[in-house]
Amino acid sequence: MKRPVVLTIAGSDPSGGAGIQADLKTITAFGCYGMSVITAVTVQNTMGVTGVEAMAPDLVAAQLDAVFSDIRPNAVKIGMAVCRETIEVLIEKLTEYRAEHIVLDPVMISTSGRRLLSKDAVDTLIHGLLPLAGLSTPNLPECEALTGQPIRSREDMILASLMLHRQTKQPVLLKGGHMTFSPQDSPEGSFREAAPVDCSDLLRTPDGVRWYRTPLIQTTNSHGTGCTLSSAIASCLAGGLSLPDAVAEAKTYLSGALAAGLDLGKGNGPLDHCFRIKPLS
Ligand SMILES: Nc1ncnc2c1ncn2[C@@H]1O[C@H](COP(=O)(O)OP(=O)(O)O)[C@@H](O)[C@H]1O
Ligand SMILES: Cc1ncc(COP(=O)(O)O)c(N)n1
Repeated sequence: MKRPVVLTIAGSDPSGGAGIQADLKTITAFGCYGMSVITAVTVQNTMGVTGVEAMAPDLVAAQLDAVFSDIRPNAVKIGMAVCRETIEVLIEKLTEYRAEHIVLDPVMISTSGRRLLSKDAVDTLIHGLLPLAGLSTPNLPECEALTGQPIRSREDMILASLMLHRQTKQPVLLKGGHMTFSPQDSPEGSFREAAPVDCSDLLRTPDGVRWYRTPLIQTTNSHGTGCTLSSAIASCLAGGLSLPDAVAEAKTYLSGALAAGLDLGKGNGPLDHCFRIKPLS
């Protein structure tokens, strides 16, 4: 029997809401076989990140060798890449093994404000790793950091995604979860200050742009949404879906996991990755 295989390359979150733990739960929820290469161990919970220790780049390389020399993944998700040296290892190994369907979530700063990628790594990320990925999934602040283009409207999202697409020559999914402007504006995207009523993400491919709109779910439990979305897309690509369909399926899953209303921890709690799995009675 065959099962799509997905590899996540990311940091560990001991509270299980983001990073490797969120990725493996998501990959499993999509019926894929999950594998993980750990880039860093973080100390965090729903209230924030208090520590980060990067794995030695050689250890990351050895984990990649172990995986690729044995079980070839059908898709790869990359999350927290930590530092320049680790990114260089990822570029070398993913090129050597001709990894397919790479989805890169360019994690830079946690929602709680802790830096998860060193400043001097951004150039190597832009020029070395992003061009290798078949899709990058920046949030608005990450796309601003990668392009230098401020994003204050839907029009800015269209422009910034074009800039990033030109830089990387690869598709971009610009996530609108941090939107403070209304996505209900005219198709041209004129700026209107109002509370957002939906979460609009923008997919840019060489064929043009496509908006993915889902209702905004009123919750403070959104820890790990970006990790979950990118792993869900990688799982759908591993299963053979086209990129636009993979994004649509992943958004549906994410909305379900947010809406399920899991309420854990004292801070920004995790999603319910298991909402489609039948619980024990
Ligand atoms: N409250 C919410 N309701 C519905 N979807 C959301 C909500 N918050 C985030 N999302 C979705 O979660 C995904 C991750 O978004 P975002 O928060 O922008 O990224 P990150 O987690 O990387 O900061 C996007 O698809 C976004 O539209
Ligand atoms: C290991 C790891 N990877 C990624 C994130 C980002 O997730 P969030 O934006 O929800 O803080 C995180 N907090 N920890």
